[in-house]
Amino acid sequence: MYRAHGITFRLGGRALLTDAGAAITPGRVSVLIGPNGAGKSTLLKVMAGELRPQSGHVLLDGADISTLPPARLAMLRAVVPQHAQIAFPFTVAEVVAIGAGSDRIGSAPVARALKEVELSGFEQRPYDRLSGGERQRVQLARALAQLDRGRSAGYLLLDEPTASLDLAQQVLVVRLMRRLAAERGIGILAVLHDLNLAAMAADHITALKNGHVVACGTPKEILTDAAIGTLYGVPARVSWAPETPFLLPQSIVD
Ligand SMILES: Nc1ncnc2c1ncn2[C@@H]1O[C@H](COP(=O)(O)OP(=O)(O)OP(=O)(O)O)[C@@H](O)[C@H]1O
Repeated sequence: MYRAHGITFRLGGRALLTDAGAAITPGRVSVLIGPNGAGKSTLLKVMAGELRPQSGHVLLDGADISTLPPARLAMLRAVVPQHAQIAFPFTVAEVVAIGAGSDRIGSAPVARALKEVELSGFEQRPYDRLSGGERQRVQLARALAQLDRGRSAGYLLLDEPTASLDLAQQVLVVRLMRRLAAERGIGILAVLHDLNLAAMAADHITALKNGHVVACGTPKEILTDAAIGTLYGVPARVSWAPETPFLLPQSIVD
């Protein structure tokens, strides 16, 4: 279990998070939703241990993450940031090897991670010539190779993993998240803007607004007309399609 609670994070006299929190369970997908500027990325960075809150705690399998040595933390949780920049003309294998340990380009963890994200055979392709969807999956592979160094399944923290992907690639990434949770037992926390994708991906949703957690629960508990209206200020009518976890496309109405 990976939990943040009572998190207050201030920057320049402004509270970006107030008494906020989120939880990730092994084998389950948790999703953070909320309007732009709500504090989703900030909460994800606090959970990752990249930002230290002024109050509150982040506990990873019982240990306060502020007490974990960086190398140990890296084996327990891996982060895919919103804009993962690769400054050098690396191949796919070299990018994934950053996660596995830099001298392990041809290693089994690199091959395993690329297989997980269905990119076997892409090892020698230049990263900067991949499509957005392929890059996103390479970043996921890098994170998986990093977790492969630890003994437990570990946790993945993903900041908008479907941003600027087309519908097919969005669905592919969400299915991949679900499979990694179900088959590998990885606990996943993802920031998602698209509520259809959130409904499809999530076992559990935390809704943030103005740095506060305003709701948490299952997709059906959280993605209601009233809650979407309160969260985004947009009148909404939610219809659940009977055989899929998708909301119907006409869910947001004037
Ligand atoms: N380094 C920073 N300096 C000043 N303000 C910041 C900084 N980082 C974030 N903020 C502010 O904190 C608030 C929360 O930002 P955050 O990126 O966590 O929101 P978000 O919910 O992830 O937004 P989005 O959906 O637009 O990515 C925003 O108002 C943002 O402008």
